[in-house]
Amino acid sequence: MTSITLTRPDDWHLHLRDGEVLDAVLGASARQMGRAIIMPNLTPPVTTTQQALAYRERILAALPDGSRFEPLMTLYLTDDTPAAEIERASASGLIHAVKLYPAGATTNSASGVTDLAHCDGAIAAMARLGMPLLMHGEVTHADIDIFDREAVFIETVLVPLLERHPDLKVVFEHITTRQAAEFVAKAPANVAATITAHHLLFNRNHMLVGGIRPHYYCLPILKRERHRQALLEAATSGSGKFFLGTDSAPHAQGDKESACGCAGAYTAPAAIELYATAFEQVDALERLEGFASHHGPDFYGLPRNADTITLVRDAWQLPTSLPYAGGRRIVPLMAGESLAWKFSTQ
Ligand SMILES: NC(=O)N[C@@H](CC(=O)O)C(=O)O
Ligand SMILES: [Zn+2]
Ligand SMILES: [Zn+2]
Repeated sequence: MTSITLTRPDDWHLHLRDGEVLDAVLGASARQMGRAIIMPNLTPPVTTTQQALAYRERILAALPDGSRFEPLMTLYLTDDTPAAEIERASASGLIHAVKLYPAGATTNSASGVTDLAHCDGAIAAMARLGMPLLMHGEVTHADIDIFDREAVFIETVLVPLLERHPDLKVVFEHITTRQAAEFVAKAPANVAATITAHHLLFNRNHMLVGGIRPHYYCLPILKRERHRQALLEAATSGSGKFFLGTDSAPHAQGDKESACGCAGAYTAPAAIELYATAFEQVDALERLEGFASHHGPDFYGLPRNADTITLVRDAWQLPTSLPYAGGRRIVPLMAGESLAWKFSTQ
């Protein structure tokens, strides 16, 4: 195969940040993706409809001329989010989901939820309105090993939540384990998952063998090879429950290459190429379109994109770094390495 044409993909999990960083990173996603679910973990977090709509305007204003990229906004759930805020968000027609960050789980999660019991009113409203809850699915207790935090989340948070709210639409974001892939595959149709390209391509050895590689450090942390295999199997299974969410999470080079480096992989500049690389590893390129372009809008109840993109087999090298805010640089995942597939603007 020398080229693949597919319905334009969407990114169902994307960090665009704000201000100068937004200006630096938005074009990379807008070039490839039709739409993206925009993560609300800004400082301060996007907790109200009004804040989300204002953030949406800033994203639209930062778009390259002629771009038709559509930001799908989200709210950041807190212990105090009232049901009325969920109703306002739903009525806006521009806010498509609510995001659960367990307090302390990841970047800018300090205002996250301490106990889902506090959120029952908001979650009941979401279930009633068909508003999906997107979850960073990791527990945060100090006594739970970082490699076990996702599996423990399923048993201690997700299962009880679905018992209380069986109709709630849930997206288990950036899944990283066999346990999560199996749980979602067996769950009812209202439960889905996003999978990143980096969790399909890499295991924890890539991050830790032969030197510590901070650009592979993200949350949830890369796991063992057998988990990567399970994710690849899920992503290429053809099941509508699994779809593309890059979790492209930009941090300045110096904040990653540090004694206490930030979590997050910047994958937007080669997002679809990275997924194509992973799918090709298991000879499943014919399943890429479903995963990247069909399953997400079908789950969210949105139309599929009407236009297409093309990937050509034309090896190219990712830049070693790219311009970022404030004169700094950002290092994309696989910087300086070669990819076999190239996004073509046609
Ligand atoms: N994935 C990450 O490692 N980081 C994300 C937050 C998140 O998605 O958990 C970020 O905002 O930097
Ligand atoms: Zn997360
Ligand atoms: Zn994320």
